[in-house]
Amino acid sequence: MSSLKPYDAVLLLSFGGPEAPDEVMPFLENVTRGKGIPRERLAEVAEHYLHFGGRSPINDENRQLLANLREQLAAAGAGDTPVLWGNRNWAPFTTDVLREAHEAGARRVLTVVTSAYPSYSGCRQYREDLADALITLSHEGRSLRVDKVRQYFDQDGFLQPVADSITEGLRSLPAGARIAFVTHSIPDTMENASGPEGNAYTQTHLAACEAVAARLGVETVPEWDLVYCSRSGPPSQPWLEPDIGDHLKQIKQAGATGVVVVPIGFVSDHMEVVFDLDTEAEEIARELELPFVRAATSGRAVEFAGSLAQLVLERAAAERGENPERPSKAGPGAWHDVCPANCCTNTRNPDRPAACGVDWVLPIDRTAEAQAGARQPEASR
Ligand SMILES: CC1=C(CCC(=O)O)c2cc3nc(cc4[nH]c(cc5[nH]c(cc1n2)c(C)c5CCC(=O)O)c(CCC(=O)O)c4C)C(CCC(=O)O)=C3C
Ligand SMILES: [Fe+2]
Repeated sequence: MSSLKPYDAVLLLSFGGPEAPDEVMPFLENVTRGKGIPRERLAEVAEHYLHFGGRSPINDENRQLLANLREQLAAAGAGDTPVLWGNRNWAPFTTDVLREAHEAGARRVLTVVTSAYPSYSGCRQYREDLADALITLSHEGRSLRVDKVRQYFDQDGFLQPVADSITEGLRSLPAGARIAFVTHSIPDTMENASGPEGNAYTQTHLAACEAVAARLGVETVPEWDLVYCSRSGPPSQPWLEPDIGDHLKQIKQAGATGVVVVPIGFVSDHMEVVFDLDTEAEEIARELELPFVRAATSGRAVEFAGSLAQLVLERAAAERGENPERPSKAGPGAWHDVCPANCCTNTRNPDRPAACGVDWVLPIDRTAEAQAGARQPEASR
């Protein structure tokens, strides 16, 4: 018997990315459908992918994470539960993976998303994808129940590899170097709607930055800031600032002797990291003659997969009615397992169904309920 009971499968759910030049535009169209992203921005981002031969690094990062997660779950005695991989924007697509899981007999699936923080992009949008998949599958007569592990910006395996990498990076820089924690910029409206009470995106990032800074193996913790990359959307729409490029100019002017750029917002070295930081920001630092080191993401670290495996075990125990410990090493305490109705609201389309929340009901069930309700008076006649 598996220790992951009541779950029959674990799903690693990610963003997806193209792996050949002719996949770049169709991928970008999937990502930006209905988002109001300007055409020029799309062409510009396509260039980033083509610069790397049309192949995003994200899938290989996820293949490694998948292998590590399988290993860590097996080491914890849950090796007989299948661990699957699916994506929002590119193959293998979530719906196809869940269909196969159902065909193989799975009825309850626990999801781990490759995003550590709460926001519409990093949490609810994945829940909407799951809802879409469950609705499609229900029309095929396949009924599945899907849960999602809590956000993990506060876990040892996410924080410690980053701290270790910064400590090492600082060794190669002169005294007076600074740390620039970087995450994906999002529209102010998305920031204001993140978490159940708003502003959870920046709050949880700041909590993670503080926790990482406290773990550095240095005598004096350098000055640090949280800054942003990968802004898109029309220029008229406010997004979180400052951008990493502007920030580098600013700290150079303020006398910084070097910088460790830390992609704290990201789980792996995907395109935002290898292009926006390693290519674009590095070039700005070079022009500024500002010594530049890029710290690692946690995604390939064994400890990271170990923490995710612990969250999987924790959630399975909770679903069995046990009372597992809920460790949290950053911020005010463990993030919720089940999202409240108002969590990370979709500001464009607030009524769009999202799975893994208190208010999730498969629309087909709702239809069945309504029909049952409508039939009742007839039956009692
Ligand atoms: C918060 C956040 C994360 C971190 C959390 C998480 O990891 O989920 C993230 C990750 C990622 N974002 C990625 C790629 C893209 N994001 C885009 C667009 C957008 N991202 C947004 C936010 C985020 N994005 C937003 C608010 C938009 C505007 C459109 C919208 O409102 O949704 C676009 C469209 C072009 C552009 O405008 O840049 C692309 C191509 C990839 C894959 C990289 C690869 O292929 O290696 C990854 C991991
Ligand atoms: Fe993105």
